[in-house]
Amino acid sequence: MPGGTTVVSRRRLLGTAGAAGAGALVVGAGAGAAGAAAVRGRPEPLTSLGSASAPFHGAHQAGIVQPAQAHGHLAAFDLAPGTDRRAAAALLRRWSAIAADMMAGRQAQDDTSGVALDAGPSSLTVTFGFGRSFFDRTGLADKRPAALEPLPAFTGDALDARRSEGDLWVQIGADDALVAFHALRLLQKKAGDTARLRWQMNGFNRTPGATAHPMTGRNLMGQIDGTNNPKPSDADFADRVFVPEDHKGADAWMAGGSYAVVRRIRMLLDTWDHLSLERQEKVIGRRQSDGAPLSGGTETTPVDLDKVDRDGALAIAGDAHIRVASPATNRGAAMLRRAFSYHDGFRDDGAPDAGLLFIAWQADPMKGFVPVQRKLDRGDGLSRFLRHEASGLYAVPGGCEKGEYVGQRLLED
Ligand SMILES: C=CC1=C(C)c2cc3[nH]c(cc4nc(cc5[nH]c(cc1n2)c(C)c5CCC(=O)O)C(CCC(=O)O)=C4C)c(C)c3C=C
Ligand SMILES: [Fe+2]
Repeated sequence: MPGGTTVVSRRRLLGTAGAAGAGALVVGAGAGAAGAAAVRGRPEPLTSLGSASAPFHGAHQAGIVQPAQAHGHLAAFDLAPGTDRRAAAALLRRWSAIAADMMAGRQAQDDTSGVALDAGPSSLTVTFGFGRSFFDRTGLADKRPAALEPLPAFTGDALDARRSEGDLWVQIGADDALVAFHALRLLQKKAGDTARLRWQMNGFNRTPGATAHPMTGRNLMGQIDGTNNPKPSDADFADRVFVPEDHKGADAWMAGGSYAVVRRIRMLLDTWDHLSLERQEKVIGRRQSDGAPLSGGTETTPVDLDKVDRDGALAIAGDAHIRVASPATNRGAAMLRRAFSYHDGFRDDGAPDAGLLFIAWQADPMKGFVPVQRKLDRGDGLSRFLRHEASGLYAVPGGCEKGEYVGQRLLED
């Protein structure tokens, strides 16, 4: 977690916070430094947001607590028929080495392509997970976590099986598009004959530095999204997001890990756009302009679900998204949402094929995504503007130390 904090503060300092003032500072300082460097005939050091990095090694994998980056790639791979545990272990070792190098801003071994040359690590994170089917394929069914039970069917689902699940899952995020693409390409190349790409999705967020001061990001409906996420500073953050370090049993290898629920949620933007701003805000329960709850205050003011207006109506409607999704109405069920928006062109009817690559992180999907989505499925005013088109549930093991690879405790113990 300390690594995550470093990235946030560095990124805010370098990329977002006080962009105008900081920019002036960099130009001023840079002009002098560049001049001096030019005189000495050596290149200027990297001082842009490209130099921000997240640690590959540690108790947890990177890509969970770090802020979601500007560019994201999600990919699932299926093991080739006959692939055994040793071959899977070799793959995870190769993949971990690439991730460790690139996240530190180094060129990966044997990489001569030059695609990511000149850029720094750009906050790259690479996160690996195992799907339910991985365990049967590799003879490890006895180590499969109970938490990987298939998600229940929801009435609003319109899932495409070919873009769902998969033996292995990779999440890539970076603030530079070339760095993110290159990580994906190297991992796909190094999968070799061991694993074949099953599906792949591309996403994005606002670029750090685009706003004058640090702000919660917006989604493609225009809402500030992510406000009421659990915060690393919350006393119960680790309990909600990570499997306890002292976790015992057949899936003890998941200690320090987390479960990722991935949903490709298409937004029916043309229908949504027909609503007045007032109606849109009622559907969510927050103001569009600044994300303040309709019960009053600013973005960060605690939501008052009991508040009634002068006419006796609930300030936050009975079917408002934030009411139905709130831990307060779900017996405390909570998850860390870390999403990317996506846009895959336009459909035959002219509507954008766009929405949210929703990723929810939790210590146990039965105490996070599942109960909340059950409730949303029944009574969320937002759900008629959404289509869940793909789904995956992955066991994301804890991080590894130097000399180890992600998943080693599962694959070698
Ligand atoms: C099953 C969980 C959830 C799904 C699926 C989901 C989809 C979804 N949400 C938005 C937009 C917003 N969601 C907001 C809050 C919010 N959403 C969930 C859960 C799911 N959302 C939770 C637990 C919460 C927090 C509730 C609370 O405690 O107040 C918000 C408000 C801002 C915020 O707190 O993040 C917005 C906006 C979209 C567009 C979407 C599917 C595409
Ligand atoms: Fe939501």
